[in-house]
Amino acid sequence: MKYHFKDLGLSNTKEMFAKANKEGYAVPAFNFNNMEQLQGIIEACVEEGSPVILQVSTGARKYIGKEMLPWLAKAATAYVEASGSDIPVALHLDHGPNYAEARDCIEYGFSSVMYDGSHHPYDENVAEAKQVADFAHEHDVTVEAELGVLAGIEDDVVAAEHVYTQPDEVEDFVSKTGVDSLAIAIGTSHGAHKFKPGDDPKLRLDILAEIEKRIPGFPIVLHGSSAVPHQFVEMINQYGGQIADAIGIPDSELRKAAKSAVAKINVDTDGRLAFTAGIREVFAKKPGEFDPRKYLGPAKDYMKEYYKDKIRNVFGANGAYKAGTAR
Ligand SMILES: O=C(CO)COP(=O)(O)O
Ligand SMILES: O=C[C@H](O)COP(=O)(O)O
Ligand SMILES: [Zn+2]
Ligand SMILES: [Zn+2]
Repeated sequence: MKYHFKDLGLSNTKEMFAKANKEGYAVPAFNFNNMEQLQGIIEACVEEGSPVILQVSTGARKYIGKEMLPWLAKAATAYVEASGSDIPVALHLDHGPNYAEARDCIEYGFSSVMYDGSHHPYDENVAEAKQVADFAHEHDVTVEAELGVLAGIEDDVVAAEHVYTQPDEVEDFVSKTGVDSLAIAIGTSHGAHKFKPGDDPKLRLDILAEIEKRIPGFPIVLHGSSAVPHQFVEMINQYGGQIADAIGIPDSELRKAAKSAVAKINVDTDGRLAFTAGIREVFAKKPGEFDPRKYLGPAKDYMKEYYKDKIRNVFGANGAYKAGTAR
């Protein structure tokens, strides 16, 4: 063990999820790749008093660098402490591809890991998820696994159609693996193109209800839950970008899910859109600007304000802990 997550001021997701399910909100899990996105996320959650899961894909971990990442997480928890807030912060591996990557993350200070074996045959998914959970639990790290395949692009896996989670499998899966939370497929998908124009953008909340009946109170995770806000897509296109037919999950669908056993909702695309819109706006309006603070700062602020709104109006996680500020 190079770092243990507790030495970085981080928390695992156990108490976060128990409180979220008891009180009927969902914990936001926001992906990040750089310092400004991390600032946007942590400032939003501190100001709202919301717990937060800082989520890093394998690609993001490579981009940041595995040696630098634990200290970015430590920077975030130091910020929380200085702000007077007491929100718990988790550092979570998103879509971990195998045991080796999950283990390496745990040894480098992650407090939570996802093993995503959803595209493997059921028995292989069970076996590797259990291997990850056994190692993780020795170090008090929590584990998320997945059943069902999200449509769209999932890392290198491309599922053309939704393969919804089968409620009949979930009880067997969680008892055999010992994982702490379960990601399910009920119609969400990754990226900015979740539905085609003309589709009815609905989630299969009936499948969610069936799953809840089989594993009452067990923390459920929704991936691919960005709303793909029009205002940012329009800004991007107005200022020289080209994103066509971008459609996300309506807030109303997510709000229903957040009130149920869904304890964690993943958002990456919305933050990317807000951030990109902010940069493009500055570049278009002030073509002479070349100070990174002058375009990354506004980008961060768009992301932060959007996430604050989402925490209040969709996740319902505001006020779960003490709010603070340190800027
Ligand atoms: O599920 C996600 C990360 O694991 C992110 O989903 P979005 O692409 O909808 O933001
Ligand atoms: O689910 C995937 C996340 O949105 C991260 O995507 P990424 O692999 O491009 O970093
Ligand atoms: Zn998956
Ligand atoms: Zn995902």
